[in-house]
Amino acid sequence: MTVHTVRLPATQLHGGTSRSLSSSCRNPNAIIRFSSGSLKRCRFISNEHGKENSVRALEVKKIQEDSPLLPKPLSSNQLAETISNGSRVRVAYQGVRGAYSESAAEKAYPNCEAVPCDEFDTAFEAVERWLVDRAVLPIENSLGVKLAVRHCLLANHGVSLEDLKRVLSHPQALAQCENTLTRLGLVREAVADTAGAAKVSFMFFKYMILYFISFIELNGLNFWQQIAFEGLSDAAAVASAEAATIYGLSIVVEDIQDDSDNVTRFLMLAREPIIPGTNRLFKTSIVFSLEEGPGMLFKALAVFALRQINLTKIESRPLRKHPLRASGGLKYFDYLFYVDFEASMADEVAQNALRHLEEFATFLRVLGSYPVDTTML
Ligand SMILES: O=C(O)C(=O)C[C@]1(C(=O)O)C=C[C@@H](O)C=C1
Repeated sequence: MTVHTVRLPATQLHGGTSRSLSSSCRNPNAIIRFSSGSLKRCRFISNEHGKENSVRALEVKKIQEDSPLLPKPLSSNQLAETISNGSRVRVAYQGVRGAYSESAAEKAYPNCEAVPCDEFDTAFEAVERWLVDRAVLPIENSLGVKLAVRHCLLANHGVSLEDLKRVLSHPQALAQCENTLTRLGLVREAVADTAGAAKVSFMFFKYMILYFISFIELNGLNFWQQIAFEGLSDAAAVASAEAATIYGLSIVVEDIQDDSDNVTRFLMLAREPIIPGTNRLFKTSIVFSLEEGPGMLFKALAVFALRQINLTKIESRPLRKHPLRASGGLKYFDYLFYVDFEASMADEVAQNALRHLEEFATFLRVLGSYPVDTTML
């Protein structure tokens, strides 16, 4: 296995990664695979103070910038445990070990190697760049794998329900436990994923001093600053029982989801698109995000309305990369939007609409075009 040295900004380095000055790799745009197996994007070569840091990574895949083409479609694919050469399927998911997305990957591909990614689009790109074979994507959709989601309230050992004031989790998980958390009077704080919330609680106690030092040294990790200075003996995480085991937390309350049949659906995305034709009725699924601001969603949907393209679904989910933002004292979410429309990617009108959307979308992926089952119409 080739080991490369990659230079990262200080803000992308977390505890456990070795740092040293290096000039051996000057690739500013890559997805890197760490010895832990996780994937992270590398986009810069120096931090805001001009200092350079390096990490040793197992694999580096260059990201092509400024491609004039529309994002390549990924397709929601047949489930299969092995790929054509018989090796284990590698499935990327956004989050850290213990996230529900990891369980969904393992449910869909029982023998798979689940690969954690720090961001959503890293998981998408990992498929496109052959680092992995599939990616899982949580979505409310009639396609894909269903996972029963049973949330627990997790805290450090010795912390009781009465000590709790705050609760951390993925916004979707917080919403799914709305009634219970309101009854308990806990202040919600959104983080990137449920297991990430659990990991933070665990790490605070085990590595508080290490993170305090990292914060002083790196001077850019507001996240750790918050955790380290506020303390977590009054905070819990909403996450799975598996996350409690992985991060050594105790389960304060089990099954706190409001709906006892709480189910999340996941799409499994593969590289090979279904090649759409124009001779049948097709539907296309896309996911995108937008800059915040009045009228942005209206503008996005207008690219379809202007071309008489019918939308059959629109769903929004909080974007995990920056789940909470303070503005004028208000906190609000950025969103990922999922849209299904009635046209195929082979239709010029659909290509034009997406080219138009690409002009102002901050992220856009075509999930695939599917023949519409006309017997259902
Ligand atoms: O945060 C996680 O653990 C995830 O896998 C994400 C996610 C989601 O985005 O819906 C998956 C299942 C639950 O609904 C809550 C969170």
